[in-house]
Amino acid sequence: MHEFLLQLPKVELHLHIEGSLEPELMFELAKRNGIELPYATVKEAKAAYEFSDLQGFLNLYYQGMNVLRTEQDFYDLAIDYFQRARGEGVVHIDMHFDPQAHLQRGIPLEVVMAGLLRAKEEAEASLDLSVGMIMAFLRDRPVEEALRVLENAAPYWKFIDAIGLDSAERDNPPAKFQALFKRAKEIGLVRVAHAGEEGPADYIAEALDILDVQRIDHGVRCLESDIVVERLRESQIVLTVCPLSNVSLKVVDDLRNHPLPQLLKKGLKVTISSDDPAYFGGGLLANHLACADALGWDADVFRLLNRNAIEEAFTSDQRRKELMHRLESA
Ligand SMILES: Nc1ncnc2[nH]cnc12
Ligand SMILES: [Zn+2]
Repeated sequence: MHEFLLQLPKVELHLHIEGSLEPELMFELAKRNGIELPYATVKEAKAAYEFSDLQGFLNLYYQGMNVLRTEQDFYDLAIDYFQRARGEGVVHIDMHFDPQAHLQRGIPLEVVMAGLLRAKEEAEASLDLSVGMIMAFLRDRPVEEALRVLENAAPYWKFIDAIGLDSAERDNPPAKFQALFKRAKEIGLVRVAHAGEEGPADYIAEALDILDVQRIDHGVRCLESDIVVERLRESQIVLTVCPLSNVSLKVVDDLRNHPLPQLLKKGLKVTISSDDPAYFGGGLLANHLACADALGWDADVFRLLNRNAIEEAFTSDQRRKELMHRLESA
């Protein structure tokens, strides 16, 4: 199964590029930028990656990205992950990035975009890896700030495939961002949102009704509402489920008890992704291998998950056709 999963062309729709910052690169960038880290060694940093919930993780995630200062840093961050992912048989990545987390630290959007777009161009030109861009907004910050950031990003709208909504879900319902998502729709941007990770199934319905999203990131708590499950089944809205993330953040107690088999059985359009691979124990291949071990899935299940992801990926029709062909002959 390992060999099969390694060579299977894999697609991930849910990856926070700042969450791909491995401790080794964090130390390198800290040194380059003269920044002191709260850890003495890479080993110490890794030992700190034990989380009891989403907020506990977010605290370290925002702290870790403090080493990202220059265009070169953002380029290095992204190309490092792209190269690793390609080595694991990943052929497409839809990448979230968090402008507000950088703006707050005084890093201009131009710096972030220039580095990430340079890495994307290089991946597409020479790595046989296509990359989608999701500009994500932090739901634990005010909607007015998000609206300002979206307007100021006007020169980059043409490079963005969608806007997203992430960060602390509890007590930050989708409805809080109604005006932002309305504006994104006016601009002609596709919309996606994290919902039903730590928040209730109602948040999934709200994201569909009020934010008019075409994708739900996570969505595992949909199983708490038959009505929401039926809506997702009928509409075939894709769920970007992140198995190792869910275990790390205690959304599920053990991968063997993950709701993924139930979601599939109910006929939902499911995909798997790595979310924040540097913090949750590995990238897309590691997620595939862990599911094979814990859930006993065969090749057909993994083909289905990646077929779903290819159908929904932010890429050209030509690339989609090519990836589908490669998947079917794997
Ligand atoms: N799993 C996650 N949930 C919400 N916001 C995030 N930002 C980065 N990873 C996240
Ligand atoms: Zn996420």
